[in-house]
Amino acid sequence: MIQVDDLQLRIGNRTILNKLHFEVQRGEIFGVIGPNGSGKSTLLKLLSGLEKPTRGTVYLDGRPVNSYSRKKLATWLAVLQQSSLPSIGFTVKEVVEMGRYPYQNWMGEEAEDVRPLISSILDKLRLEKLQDRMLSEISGGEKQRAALGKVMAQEPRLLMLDEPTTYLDIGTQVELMTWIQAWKKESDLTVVVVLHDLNLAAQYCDRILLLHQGEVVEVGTAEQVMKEDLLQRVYGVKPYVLKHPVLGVPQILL
Ligand SMILES: Nc1ncnc2c1ncn2[C@@H]1O[C@H](COP(=O)(O)OP(=O)(O)OP(=O)(O)O)[C@@H](O)[C@H]1O
Repeated sequence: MIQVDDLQLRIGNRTILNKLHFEVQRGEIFGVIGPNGSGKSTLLKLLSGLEKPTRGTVYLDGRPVNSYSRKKLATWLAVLQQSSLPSIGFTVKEVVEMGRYPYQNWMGEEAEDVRPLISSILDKLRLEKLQDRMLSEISGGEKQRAALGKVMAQEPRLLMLDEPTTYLDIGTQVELMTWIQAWKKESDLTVVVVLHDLNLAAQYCDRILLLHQGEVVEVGTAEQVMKEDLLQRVYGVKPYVLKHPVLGVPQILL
């Protein structure tokens, strides 16, 4: 689904990302982890075509990302960024409906009746009771649910999320990642997700890429990436890596 070939981004005289080679397979949840400033958000911008690399190419479905028109890309690629919602003036339901923009004609009309789709999303994300509330009248966690509803309405084949669990309590973090996992299973969705929480990454990602100072340190399963010496070298703190008692994946204690 995604192929990254010798990617480099320089801004001024600084190299932000360098020598990146990796692939993301169709239908997998691919996590991106790394310390602050390691280049995770910038990588997501390059993968989604928002930024152009200085060298190298990102291929989506076999074609360079920059060869797609923005509108065409929006019918199958959705990006959920932090604070990507309008701050005022819209209800929760209106925000979810905005996900349909790429499919509408210049009059804002669509060939199909999407009302059943919108109500199934509101139902699935427990947003039904909140649907007529303004965004300014709901909590941060509820806003994040509305933002997820918007990208679900877009019905993408590829979803990119930038730290979707920041500011969420542990229950809501697990709920959000579980929805994404279920959605992936139902519709063969491919997901690239930047996460700060290594334990969540190990629990929900099929493979993980560890970035450090703009370069790939390791790409692989949680077992291959979450090793004490590797994490200590990258994060500068000694972690204790234990096995999750139920899932068997590595989990860290500091
Ligand atoms: N437009 C820009 N101009 C110059 N430098 C930039 C620009 N955008 C990002 N950077 C730098 O690139 C590096 C990577 O930034 P990026 O936001 O991708 O890191 P990150 O891993 O997502 O960080 P965090 O975990 O703190 O969100 C940082 O050193 C940042 O200062």
